[in-house]
Amino acid sequence: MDFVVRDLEKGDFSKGFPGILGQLTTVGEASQETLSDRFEEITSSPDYKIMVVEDPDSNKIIATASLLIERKFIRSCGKAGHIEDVVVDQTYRGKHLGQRVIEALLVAAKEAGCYKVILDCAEANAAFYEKCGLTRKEVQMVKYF
Ligand SMILES: CC(=O)SCCNC(=O)CCNC(=O)[C@H](O)C(C)(C)COP(=O)(O)OP(=O)(O)OC[C@H]1O[C@@H](n2cnc3c(N)ncnc32)[C@H](O)[C@@H]1OP(=O)(O)O
Repeated sequence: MDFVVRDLEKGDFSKGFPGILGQLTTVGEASQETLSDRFEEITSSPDYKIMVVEDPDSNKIIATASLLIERKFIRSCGKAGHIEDVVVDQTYRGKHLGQRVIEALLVAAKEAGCYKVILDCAEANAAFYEKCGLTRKEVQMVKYF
């Protein structure tokens, strides 16, 4: 099967993109207008990249991951990439689709001039990210509002 990793398109919202995110966390309610405004906001920024994988047989979105590029003053006004919202449809896991999306985002981060890429994950997913070439560093902390 020839699965293509590509940028998120507006039409992906009717191809199961929100459902895929729902396998990661709570997507919540949002009107079509709100979703559309957020899509424009994200896709018009050079600092966001959301990638998806579409199954060409079913035309369903089966995986996604996001890259946020943080512009810094340190490191000679360098940039750091943050990988977020990584998920593969449960019936497609174990086919290296997650790895392919992460590798595509790593290439994008490097091309954008990032000096590093970081992410937070559960202990259970650490081995997956190690397979993608990342290494453990420091601890994750959070405060929800
Ligand atoms: C920053 C974040 O967003 S963290 C949130 C991560 N997402 C989730 O937890 C959502 C639920 N999980 C998933 O969607 C998927 O299981 C993912 C994204 C973690 C992995 O995607 P998959 O497509 O199944 O992984 P993929 O097939 O690319 O695995 C690549 C390699 O990592 C290994 N691997 C994958 N998951 C795990 C795991 N949890 N533990 C150990 N090894 C793993 C695979 O066996 C494979 O190894 P191989 O090269 O030796 O064959």
